[in-house]
Amino acid sequence: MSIMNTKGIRRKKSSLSEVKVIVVGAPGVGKSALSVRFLTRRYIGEYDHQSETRYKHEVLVDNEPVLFEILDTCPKGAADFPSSETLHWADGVLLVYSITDRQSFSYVKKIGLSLSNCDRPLYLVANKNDMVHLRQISAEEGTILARDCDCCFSEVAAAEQVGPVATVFHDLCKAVLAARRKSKHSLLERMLGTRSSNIKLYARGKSDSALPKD
Ligand SMILES: Nc1nc2c(ncn2[C@@H]2O[C@H](COP(=O)(O)OP(=O)(O)OP(=O)(O)O)[C@@H](O)[C@H]2O)c(=O)[nH]1
Repeated sequence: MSIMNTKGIRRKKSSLSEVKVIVVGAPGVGKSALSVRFLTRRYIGEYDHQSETRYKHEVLVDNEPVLFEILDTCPKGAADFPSSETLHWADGVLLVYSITDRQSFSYVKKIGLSLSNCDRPLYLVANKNDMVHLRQISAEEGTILARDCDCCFSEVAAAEQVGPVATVFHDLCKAVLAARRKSKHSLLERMLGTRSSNIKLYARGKSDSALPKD
């Protein structure tokens, strides 16, 4: 499915930021429910897809148009993790577990900790927050894992919420754009640093040559 929502958004093509997000989690945690909730505001209970799905969607984030590319992964089992190539494709990683499924928490823990030192923003989401009577993972455990992975954390229910689900995607997008600005800035600083040392060298040479020759 590819959804393009350009209605009402006026922009120059060059001003459009593209943000690639991968949605990762054990089978059945609600990755598709969250993605489709964000893309369409609707909740569809059952998704019958046997392979990963890509979506494209244009939205305003802080009044800036952003083209989201979302990769909804589809693991075959609890030991089927996305390849590092697939993870590297993304600018930001949404790690999803279900509060009713301890195994799904271990799944994202493994991926989250392995990615915590990379420069790619992560966001940890605990889904199925409407099923508190079946809760296996406390909110505190989620908070601790998010701290260990150096990322944001939210508990949501794709089945019941629209705004909080959109906020998760928007916040991850903002983190990606901030990381991009930071890396551009440090690149510029490195370039300017090199250039300013060149300027110093040039100035010395110039004043040397201005000295009267013997
Ligand atoms: N109660 C409840 N059920 C949910 C919620 N989100 C998803 N589900 C249900 O959980 C089941 C799995 O949802 P999916 O969105 O297909 O999960 P998935 O992670 O994409 O699954 P795979 O593609 O098989 O990996 C479906 O029956 C959904 O209706 C939620 O917030 N609350």
